[in-house]
Amino acid sequence: MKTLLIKDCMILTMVEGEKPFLGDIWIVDGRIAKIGSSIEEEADRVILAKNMVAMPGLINAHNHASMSLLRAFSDDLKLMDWLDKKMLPAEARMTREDVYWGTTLGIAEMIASGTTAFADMYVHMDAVAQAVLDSGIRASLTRGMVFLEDDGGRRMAEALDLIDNWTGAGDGRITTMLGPHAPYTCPPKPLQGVIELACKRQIPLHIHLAETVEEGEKIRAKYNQTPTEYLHELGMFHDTHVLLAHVVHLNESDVALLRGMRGGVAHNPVSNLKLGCGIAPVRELIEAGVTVGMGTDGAGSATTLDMFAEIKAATWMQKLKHGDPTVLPAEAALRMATIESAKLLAIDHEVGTLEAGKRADLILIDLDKPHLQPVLDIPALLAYSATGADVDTTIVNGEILMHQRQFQTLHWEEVKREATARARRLVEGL
Ligand SMILES: CSC[C@H]1O[C@@H](n2cnc3c(O)ncnc32)[C@H](O)[C@@H]1O
Ligand SMILES: [Zn+2]
Repeated sequence: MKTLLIKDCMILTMVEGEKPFLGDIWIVDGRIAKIGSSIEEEADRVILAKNMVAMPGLINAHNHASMSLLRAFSDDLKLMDWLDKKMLPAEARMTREDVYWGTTLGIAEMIASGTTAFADMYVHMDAVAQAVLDSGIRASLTRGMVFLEDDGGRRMAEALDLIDNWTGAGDGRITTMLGPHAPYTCPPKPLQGVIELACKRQIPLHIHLAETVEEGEKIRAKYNQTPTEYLHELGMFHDTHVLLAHVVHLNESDVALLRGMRGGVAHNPVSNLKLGCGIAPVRELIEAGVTVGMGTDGAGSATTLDMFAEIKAATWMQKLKHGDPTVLPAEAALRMATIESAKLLAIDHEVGTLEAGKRADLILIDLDKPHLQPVLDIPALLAYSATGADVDTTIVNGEILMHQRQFQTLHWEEVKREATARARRLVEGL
């Protein structure tokens, strides 16, 4: 039996209706065994967490972690130019080892800023899975599939290999999905094949949707439909869990098509702002009963994987859009980054709130700083003042991945050296 006791912290469980309280958390074999005030239990290790808040780890519901190698390589471009002229040529040079070290760099940033799980869509996914395994983080992995050049048979085979070989690995830390990339890269025939397979085997789907005006124009010109209508007509929302990334451009009837869907939407506010895509209809989706979580997208576009930046951007953008500061209050934004994102990854029975019986995926945030005092309202401090740099400790499955801001499972100097050399080679001459 392996035990860890966290003592004397303010606990924000993120269970609806529960207020923060001063207490302790006892972790046994990776799960929260007890949570409450004055727990007197023996433990292999004790963390004294005075002046800290314990909250569920943040869950990044849409990422391409390996794109951390392409951070600050191509900024201030329109999405299609950014993708076609910069990202795809650099990605064409990426080896399996590049993806391993790029993903590890992304994971290092996530651990350092309080993210304990992420959903990833990329290539060389066995390298991504290995990086997840080695670092101790949790992830839902998807082989991204573009079907423009051929029938996509090789990509589909890789997607199924990922699912067959890695689902459940790392004591359940790795889960998998099928990832057709986007409506504009997936024609009806192969996309329908993926959807039918997903429904038959009950494999969740992960796809980009309605990110730009240009995407809407492309799909309108080809199929005389909105991107959402296109996916709906192919049966995507009938019988399986779907993680939709971005979902910026929806009309009222598109929102109605998503009502009752399994899964939901990963909102990516910083990427949407930076690429000038628009402001997603978060309030309308939530009012329609759609689950809305939060993600960063890759650092190639968002430039940072700090979920605290996403939390701020999400709430500010909705307040601005509706001209109303009461829209998306602090606690609702924190919920999007924790339990709502956990629902999108289909792991909310295990993580996303701090409750006895759940996996111990949690973070400690150090409040002993000028920008986090006085401590009057913890959710407001976390949503509006905190940054990823305020995270002191990151724990996944009861394992400490960062403590007092020191990585426990990664060798930072090695990660930095490998990532720098590989990034320079990837972008040379582009
Ligand atoms: C085939 S693997 C995933 C693929 O997606 C690309 N990508 C990264 N960010 C975005 C985005 O915001 N919209 C569309 N596609 C994106 C990434 O470069 C990979 O090629
Ligand atoms: Zn993306």
